[in-house]
Amino acid sequence: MKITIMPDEQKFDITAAWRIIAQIMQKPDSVIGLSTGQTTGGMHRIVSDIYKEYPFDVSKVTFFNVDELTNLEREYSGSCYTMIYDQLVKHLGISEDNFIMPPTLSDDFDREALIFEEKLASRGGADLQMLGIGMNGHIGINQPGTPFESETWVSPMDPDFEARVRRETNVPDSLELGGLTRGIKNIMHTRKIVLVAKGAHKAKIIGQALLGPVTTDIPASIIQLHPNCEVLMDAEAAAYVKHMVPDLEDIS
Ligand SMILES: N[C@@H]1[C@@H](O)[C@H](O)[C@@H](COP(=O)(O)O)O[C@@H]1O
Repeated sequence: MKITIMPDEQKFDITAAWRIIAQIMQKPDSVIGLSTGQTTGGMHRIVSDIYKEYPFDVSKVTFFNVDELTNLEREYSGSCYTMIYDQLVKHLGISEDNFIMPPTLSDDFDREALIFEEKLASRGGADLQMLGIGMNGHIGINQPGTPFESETWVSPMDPDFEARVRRETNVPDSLELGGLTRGIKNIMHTRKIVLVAKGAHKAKIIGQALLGPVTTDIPASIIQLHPNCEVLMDAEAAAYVKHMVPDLEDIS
């Protein structure tokens, strides 16, 4: 595992943005998984800005998001589709065909999960996953306790995250929200994972995920077993890891 620590948020965002751009330049028909949230918005906007200034070939790249909320209109500002579209996809002029997302509304999400996976497989599978981490160690929407063999499914949501979504979108409590997420097994089958974390509030959980045991109690801990994984943090998020491993350079 490669560990990269950037001194501040701006350098973190730029470095993460370049992980996406470099992937496209090295393999123009890459299939790239993104994550929504506070951590990733900045990097998406930087990719868009760089593209505007110095356009590169994005005609063959496919983007998808690791998860999507269910039972919301796709046009809600909080849906993953809308966030990724507004932050990145529309600025790069990615065609509808090359932006693969499960629907937010369906009467059969098991079938939608299969269709989503089949579409990714038909493009050769995911090359890169830019992966966030939740405060309880979740990846995608896979909560603590999710089996490592889980495959793309509708997961219950972390209560804090669900409360945030409801606040931001005014979804009434009567409407059951869920999260369609790539399973941990699917995420682990991605050729390269870049786990991103920024801010002091992520320091403890990222430390537990990287230095503690590999356990379903902390879903992100599974990335310790991925053969091609980088953890990219800002200095604040890295504080606990640095405290535990002062001469940290590279954890393998
Ligand atoms: N479904 C998303 C995840 O994909 C994301 O990784 C996580 C972290 O979000 P943030 O960066 O806002 O902390 O939030 C949500 O749960």
